[in-house]
Amino acid sequence: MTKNRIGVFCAASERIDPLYMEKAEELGAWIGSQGKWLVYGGSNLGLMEATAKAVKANGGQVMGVVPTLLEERGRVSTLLDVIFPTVNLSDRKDLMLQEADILVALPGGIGTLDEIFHVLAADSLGYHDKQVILYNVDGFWNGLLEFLHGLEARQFIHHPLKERLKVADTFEQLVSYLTD
Ligand SMILES: Nc1ncnc2c1ncn2[C@@H]1O[C@H](COP(=O)(O)O)[C@@H](O)[C@H]1O
Repeated sequence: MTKNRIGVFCAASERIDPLYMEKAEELGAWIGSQGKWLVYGGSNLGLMEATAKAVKANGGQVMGVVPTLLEERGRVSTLLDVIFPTVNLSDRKDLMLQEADILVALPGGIGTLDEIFHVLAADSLGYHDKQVILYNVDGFWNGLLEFLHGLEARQFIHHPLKERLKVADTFEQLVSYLTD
């Protein structure tokens, strides 16, 4: 399967460790250099803007999936090649999933967690078969992974987690998931 449209979930916060910005930029630069599309939240904040800037600077294109509320608040990036307006957060998640070939979660907060679980829950019911990759920068997702593996061990998860939820501990590993 071709993976030309890379969906990225990531933090809106600007107050995070610069390491996360660097890793977002590295991913964005790779997406751009491969001539791929970034499909993301389309905001001018945090890791979202850092990723989009690097994509554009390296020859890629960006599609922002933006709820009208965020548009009204002036939170839309000026970098977007395509803007996909949505009514609310729910249809935004559906559209991001629909438009992306594969999904990557960079470090993030509640919004990012919501997006990850949307993809996993829809997959567990058979709505799609797209992978989500946790980019485990500096062990960022270890706590979540421990919790999920505990759920799996106690039979709360229906399908083997490792089939759909991939974990990339390094940039090289992430790129291999995006290219394999
Ligand atoms: N202000 C926002 N603008 C655009 N997209 C947003 C915004 N806040 C959340 N999102 C979506 O959720 C994640 C980021 O949320 P965090 O709580 O910071 O993790 C991002 O992937 C957006 O799609």
